[in-house]
Amino acid sequence: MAEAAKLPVIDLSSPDRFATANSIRQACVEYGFFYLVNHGVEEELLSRVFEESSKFFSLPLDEKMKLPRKEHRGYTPLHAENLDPSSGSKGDSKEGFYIGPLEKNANLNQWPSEEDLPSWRLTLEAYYNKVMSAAKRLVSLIALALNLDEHYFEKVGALDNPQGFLRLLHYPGDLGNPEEEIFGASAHSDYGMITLLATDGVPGLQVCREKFKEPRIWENVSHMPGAFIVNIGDMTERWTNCLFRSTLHRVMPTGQERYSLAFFLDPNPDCIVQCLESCCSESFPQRFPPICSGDYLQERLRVTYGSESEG
Ligand SMILES: O=C(O)CCC(=O)C(=O)O
Ligand SMILES: [Fe+2]
Repeated sequence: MAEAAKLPVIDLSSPDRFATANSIRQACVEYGFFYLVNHGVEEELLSRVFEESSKFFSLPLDEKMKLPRKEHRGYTPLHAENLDPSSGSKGDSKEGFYIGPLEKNANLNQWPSEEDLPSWRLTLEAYYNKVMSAAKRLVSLIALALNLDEHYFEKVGALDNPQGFLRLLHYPGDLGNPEEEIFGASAHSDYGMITLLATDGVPGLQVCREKFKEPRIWENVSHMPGAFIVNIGDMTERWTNCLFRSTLHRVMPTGQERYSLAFFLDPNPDCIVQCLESCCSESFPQRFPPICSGDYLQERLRVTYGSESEG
């Protein structure tokens, strides 16, 4: 039986920003995961989003398949991806729906028909905007936590055109049969800057703090009502030269149906992610070459979703 992870709790609205930044630093160095409270997204809105999500996933498969993932927006059916190709499983037992940036001009999002789901788009757009603004507030505290100016990431242009992707997830919870290993989401780390996750109270999420140690030790992440579970992604791990960890995590099936909402914040596609000065020294040299954020993400998505060229 996995133990419970004791993740730190960060208060986004605390007036003591330096103390909060310090706690964030400690949380990111030790766990790469923490709870975020007082983030400004009301529980009432969160529960409406979960309701809309459940309505969408209850539509017949052929309705959902009318909105297949294109330009990284839309529906991904069960077993469409395998986050850990080394696991040899037939693909993760989850279905999802991606919503990308709500740009006025180039909005590539796909929406279910208003006839089927009349309040869907408005509810999801409201949630997207609120979670994006919480994520941006958190990024400025992360800058402080790295001994940088709190506007550092804005100043280097990372947030001029941030790539926020909201993903609704539905896990049927099936346990498979004894011969086949099945995961809700197999072991992975997230690709981008940070992820803000809302869960519905059904267990399943686990983290592994030491990704290079065998055997892997998994700890359960409990649901905290109203809080986001935040984790550092690989791009921040690169930016910080591994000072902040992008922690391995997975979702185990429990036999219970489960819903979650993951918001992935990635920088501007043309932002160059390069080791921060505050994170390297002569005795701790830069570990990764600079990369262009958009190219890096495209490549990670290509590996996850197979050889299709669009991300
Ligand atoms: O559903 C969850 O709790 C986690 C989802 C996740 O890790 C992901 O989509 O990257
Ligand atoms: Fe993840």
